Amino acid sequence: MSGKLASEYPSWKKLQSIYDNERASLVLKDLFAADPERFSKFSSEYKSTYGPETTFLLDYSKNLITAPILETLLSLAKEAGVEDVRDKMFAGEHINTSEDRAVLHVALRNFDDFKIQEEGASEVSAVLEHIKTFTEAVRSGEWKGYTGKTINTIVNIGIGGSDLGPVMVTEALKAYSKRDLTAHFVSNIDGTHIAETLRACDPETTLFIIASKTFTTQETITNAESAKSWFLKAAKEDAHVAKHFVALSTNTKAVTAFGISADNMFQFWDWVGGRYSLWSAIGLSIALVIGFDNFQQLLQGAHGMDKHFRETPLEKNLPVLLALVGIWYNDFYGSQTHALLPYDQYLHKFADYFQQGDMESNGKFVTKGGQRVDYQTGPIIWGAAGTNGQHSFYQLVHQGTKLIPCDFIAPATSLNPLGIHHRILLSNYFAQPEALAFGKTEEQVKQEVGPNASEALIKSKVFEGNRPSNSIMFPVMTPSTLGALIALYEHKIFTQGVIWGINSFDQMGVELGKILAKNILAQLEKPDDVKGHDSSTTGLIHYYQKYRKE
Ligand SMILES: O=P(O)(O)OC[C@H]1O[C@H](O)[C@H](O)[C@@H](O)[C@@H]1O
Repeated sequence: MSGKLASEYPSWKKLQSIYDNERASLVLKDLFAADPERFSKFSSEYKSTYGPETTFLLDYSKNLITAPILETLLSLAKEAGVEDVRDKMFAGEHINTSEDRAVLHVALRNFDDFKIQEEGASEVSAVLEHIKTFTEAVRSGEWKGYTGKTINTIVNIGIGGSDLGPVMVTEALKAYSKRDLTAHFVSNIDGTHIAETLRACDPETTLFIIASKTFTTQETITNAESAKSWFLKAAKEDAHVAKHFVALSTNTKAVTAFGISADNMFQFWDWVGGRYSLWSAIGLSIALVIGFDNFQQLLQGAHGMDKHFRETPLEKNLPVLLALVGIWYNDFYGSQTHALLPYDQYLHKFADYFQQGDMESNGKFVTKGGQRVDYQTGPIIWGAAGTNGQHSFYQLVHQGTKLIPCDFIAPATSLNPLGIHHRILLSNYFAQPEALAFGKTEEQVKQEVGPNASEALIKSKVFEGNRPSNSIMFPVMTPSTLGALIALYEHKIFTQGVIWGINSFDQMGVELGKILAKNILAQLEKPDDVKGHDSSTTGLIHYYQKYRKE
């Protein structure tokens, strides 16, 4: 890391001048016409060198880039020291400077490939063993509830990184799940979330997993207390809690104070960031749902991508390439957002997951050195699965005034072969990037609508095209493929953060609201207590006090 602003790098300046001078000639239609080899030049097949055979194709040819632009982007990565910071991350250096912590989620899926000195790193396999034993006991029915019945329901109570990863992965790998074990995820402090979930649960057969790195998160602790009261209403004795509550945390003291014994706690460490924690004990619900072997394959798939990220030269390094084309749009084209569009119903939570993964990592305006950036950092991440988005927001993606880079993601084979469904789905997966890139000209529209059509109608049917996208295709959804895909995006986010000079591993921006809420909570009882706010906040609280019934 150079301590510089990204805009100070020579390659940044060069990219700005390329953008200013050559933008008009960056037309996908022309770039493809001029070079029949464009696809083979700008696509790459990933093949894992570790764990179960894992492969996918990344086609980045439909981006507004040329070989010289890509070279300049690669120089930018070099000038920013991406390789150096990457190696520091793998070596366990404290690259999370504001919190003085290592960033070692890669160590959670490290199958003896590299050595890490950080405290706790040697315990990773012991915790995995604990997860294995426990999941096997629950899944086999050997672990019984307080009345001797088998557990058939799990409720993961957690929020942010202690929720989104498990939710996304258990959905993505549902085809591998134990169908007679129902999994619920409660995150929101809104009492409706836990209340509606508990309606579907039986205290005799439900296991609560309290997932919180800090074990101080207000939402999680409040939901966990409510779950415990609900459970004890039926079970009566505190001793029964041990059969129905386990904790996933770094904070043993708070876990035992809550009433969960240290034996029922699955440990992880402060060098695992919340939004990078599904690989840790936070993945317990995943292991329970898909089984330990599949969980291990998920980790192996991610480890394969870690190896690729560590060992592949930048110009062939897929997370780096994704990061660089992202920077091209984010910082030079002024794109505000990035859409993740999986054509796979199983991946319907993928964009939700990476909203935290990307936006909490790179939504920062100050560099590690404390300087205000003079460029854009992390994009707004959003998206939806399958063709649903086409019938909702794609209008704007195709004809709106904004440039929205998209990633289209799909499996070649469906895990639910059903008539011609998958072929239809994939025909859309292929068609959308094509339509975005190449559009439809006024001439083409005129031919279609005939000579009598109004000018306005013709104009409304024109697709300007030249809208960029990446396409990712994998043979079939497997645990290791998912692991590799998640790690691909994790390292993309890492690379962008290094180039922007920000700390991708803290989250100071979530604190202020928490502090204000605490202050307000203490003032909600009476109108006279409401002090120290602006007139808007005071007015809103007074309105609430007038109408509340509880
Ligand atoms: O796991 P916990 O300590 O309960 O934290 C849950 C979440 O809390 C905060 O919102 C952080 O910004 C997130 O990064 C974290 O994932």
